[in-house]
Amino acid sequence: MKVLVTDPIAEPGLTRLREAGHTVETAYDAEGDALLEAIADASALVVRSGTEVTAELLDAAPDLAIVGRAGIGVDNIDIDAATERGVIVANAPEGNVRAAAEHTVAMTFAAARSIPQAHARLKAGEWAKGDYLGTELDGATLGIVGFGRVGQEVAKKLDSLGMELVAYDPYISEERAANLGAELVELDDCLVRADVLTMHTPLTPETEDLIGEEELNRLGDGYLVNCARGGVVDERALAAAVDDGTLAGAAIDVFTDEPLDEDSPLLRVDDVIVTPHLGASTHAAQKNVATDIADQVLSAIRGEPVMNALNAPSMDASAFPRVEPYLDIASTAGKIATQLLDGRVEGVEVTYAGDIAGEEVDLVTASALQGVFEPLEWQVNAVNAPRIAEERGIDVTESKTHTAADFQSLVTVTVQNGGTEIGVCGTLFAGEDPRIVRIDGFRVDAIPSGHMLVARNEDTPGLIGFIGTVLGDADVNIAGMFNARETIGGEALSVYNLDEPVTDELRDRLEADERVIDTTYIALNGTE
Ligand SMILES: NC(=O)C1=CN([C@@H]2O[C@H](COP(=O)(O)OP(=O)(O)OC[C@H]3O[C@@H](n4cnc5c(N)ncnc54)[C@H](O)[C@@H]3O)[C@@H](O)[C@H]2O)C=CC1
Ligand SMILES: O=C(O)C(=O)COP(=O)(O)O
Repeated sequence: MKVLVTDPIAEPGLTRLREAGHTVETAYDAEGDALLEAIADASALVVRSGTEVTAELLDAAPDLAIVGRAGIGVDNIDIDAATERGVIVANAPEGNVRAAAEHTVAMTFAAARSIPQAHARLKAGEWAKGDYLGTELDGATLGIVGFGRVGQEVAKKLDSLGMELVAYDPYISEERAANLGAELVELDDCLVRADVLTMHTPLTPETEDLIGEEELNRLGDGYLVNCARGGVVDERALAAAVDDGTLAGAAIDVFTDEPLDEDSPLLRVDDVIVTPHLGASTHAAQKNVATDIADQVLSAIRGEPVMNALNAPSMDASAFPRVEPYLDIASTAGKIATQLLDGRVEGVEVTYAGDIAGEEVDLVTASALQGVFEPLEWQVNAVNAPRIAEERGIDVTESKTHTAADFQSLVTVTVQNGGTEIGVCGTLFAGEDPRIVRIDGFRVDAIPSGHMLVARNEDTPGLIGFIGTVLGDADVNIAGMFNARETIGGEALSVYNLDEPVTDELRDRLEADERVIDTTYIALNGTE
């Protein structure tokens, strides 16, 4: 498989991908058509913040399974477009947290003591000792906007230097903040009380321009440090506020447009200090995120759950082997049920009984949906199947019960349309042998792979012989069959595992016999 890497990542990550047998192509400067060409045959794309992953780029990559972000922020990736196309988006949210927090602390000191300004003047030969009177952090108040991983790490570090902590984050609990010595407050309170305000939110529609002119006025004579994302602070308003002395200074690592344009107002104000998006740029952080993302790319290529997938169910790697065999069973059950349902699927229920009910089953439910949609959609997988259900207004429910009658574990996929519903149950015999054991209430024993024919017919002598003869005359070999009936002489359901596909013409011949109610041909896994 080809892994395309379009932003520089650390060598150990590249090595890990190569050692797994994949071709790694680096295209750090590729843009426009060259980029579209490079991604055309890629199975995975690895980026940092330098590549805009757009719908157009994804459209150029029909084989793409995953976009891996070697770092935290994913605002440069169109996750919706990836989800629609069934492409996993994953990030590496742990490996550079310390680096980002340390950079924030470094920028805080740099701003509070005017280190870059004094440094530049001394290098230019000027001993400007009298011009700088800094702010002591010990005893000052730190306002933290966004109390997630980086925000909390900054809190720990600056708390230990004697700062008072207030935090604004509408999505965390007061208790969580208090445990780290921070008081959770509203944004306005945070601005008014802070001597130093540090930003740690992602860039989202909600956080865009979160800090504008009004908020900077409320912050007043303090410092603003942004090592999170450009765009969460209005850059023009910030430059103006530092320039006119409303703010004491600012330290900025991230910008709305990167690389930063040389005409940016931020570059013209002496007390705005800047670094070129260096928050994650330490040896340790780069090694961490490169190897973390390489591992996730390898999982995606192997079809295993991806630990930090942002748009697909993920699960603990140690639990996956217990759940994996049910993925196929669920998608097969979904596929059979949908094809047997006469009409549009309006609802899907996935029921887990027995041991499997004790596992994380999001991935299995997504796989069942994949089976339901497979006959209908171009490229459906566990990433976009839940989205497709939502878009089509299909009600998806999941239920669990710990007892499973005659089986250790049973997965049932039921599809509904108005008052009609068809349920298909699958299990694993002896822990490893997948079987479909019930179709529409009939007990059966069918292998869920290859070519399958399901016939509903009258329970009458000679009927099975008739179906066998029609299939035999057409050179379709029967590998296995199972007949089930409700009552003697009533309706029966027979399932045939076949070595060859069944054509529409062959089905017409079968259905021409009045004893045959209907037939459904289903191409399952392992068929073209
Ligand atoms: N400069 C650099 O090189 C680096 C920058 N970053 C950036 O730092 C930021 C934080 O990263 P993490 O802490 O890992 O993310 P995180 O997801 O752990 O934390 C973000 C926090 O922001 C909060 N939040 C969301 N919307 C909010 C709102 N409207 N107001 C206030 N809080 C809100 C969330 O509840 C969450 O607690 C991200 O933007 C990330 O991209 C991260 C690493 C390096
Ligand atoms: O991880 C993040 O969110 C970062 O901002 C780091 O960005 P980078 O990988 O250095 O382009």
